[in-house]
Amino acid sequence: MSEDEEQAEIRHELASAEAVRPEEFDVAIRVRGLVNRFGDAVVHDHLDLDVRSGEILGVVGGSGTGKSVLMRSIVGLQIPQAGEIEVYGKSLDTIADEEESRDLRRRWGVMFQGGALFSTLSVAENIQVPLREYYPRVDQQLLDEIAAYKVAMVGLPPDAGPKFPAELSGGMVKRAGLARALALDPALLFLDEPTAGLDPIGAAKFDALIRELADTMGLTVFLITHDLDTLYATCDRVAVLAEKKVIAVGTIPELLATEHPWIQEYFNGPRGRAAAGCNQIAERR
Ligand SMILES: Nc1ncnc2c1ncn2[C@@H]1O[C@H](COP(=O)(O)OP(=O)(O)OP(=O)(O)O)[C@@H](O)[C@H]1O
Repeated sequence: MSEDEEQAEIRHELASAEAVRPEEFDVAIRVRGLVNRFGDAVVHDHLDLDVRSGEILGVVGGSGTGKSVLMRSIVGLQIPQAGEIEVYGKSLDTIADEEESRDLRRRWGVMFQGGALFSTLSVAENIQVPLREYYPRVDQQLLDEIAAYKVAMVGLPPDAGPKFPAELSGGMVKRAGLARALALDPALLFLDEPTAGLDPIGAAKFDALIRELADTMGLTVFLITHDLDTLYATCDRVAVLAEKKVIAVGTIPELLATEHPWIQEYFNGPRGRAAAGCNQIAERR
């Protein structure tokens, strides 16, 4: 095969990866009976959760309730003691074939807390890491094209590509982390506290970016946050972790109608009321 033919084949493979149709699945992520323990400390005790295709699901809960552990379990970075996790009908546990496992993993992108960029690589090189891993034969020109496209997609200026993380503002680091999570054109996006550490204006812009990308790309988003403004601005539904389980899932009005004390305190406490008030003002504009 000539080099041109090989690159054409790789381009075709990349294009096919974009052909994932989340709408074929009503439920993108299905978790049943999840148990996670560290020594004697039980984090999840038979936790159930469905993430619907195409929704932005906010995941909230007090500190240490196991939001990150849940995310890590879903993407295969944490091996649970018990339970089933299916993503688009497949379970990493039961996939025997390495190729099939790679195919499933390619369907999601993860933005860890703090962006988790490689400090010795430029923004463009960071974005290219997952591309190199999944498509080792892709030539540099195509890698550069894709990185430039992702940089633009998350609203970074073109000159951000060659910069190193230390040269970027906090908001730009978040956007670069998001660009890397989007490198493989995932159907599913995992975001762990994406607005933590941003000023309110930067956080609001980032919320708007997530909502816009999710709408235009038809993404399903699993979004861990403590930020009430983010919940109001971006999430279709919210899952509440407490008592080692998901104690409620629903829209914010549905959650407000439940009587659980933590949910009432969270949404009806001073910060919750302030976020709800700001949201109503924004909607009237
Ligand atoms: N690798 C690990 N080893 C031991 N304990 C762990 C490990 N990872 C997580 N834990 C514990 O599991 C619990 C849940 O942690 P997790 O990070 O999921 O909480 P969280 O809800 O995301 O918290 P926060 O909102 O503070 O980020 C915590 O008590 C944490 O200390």
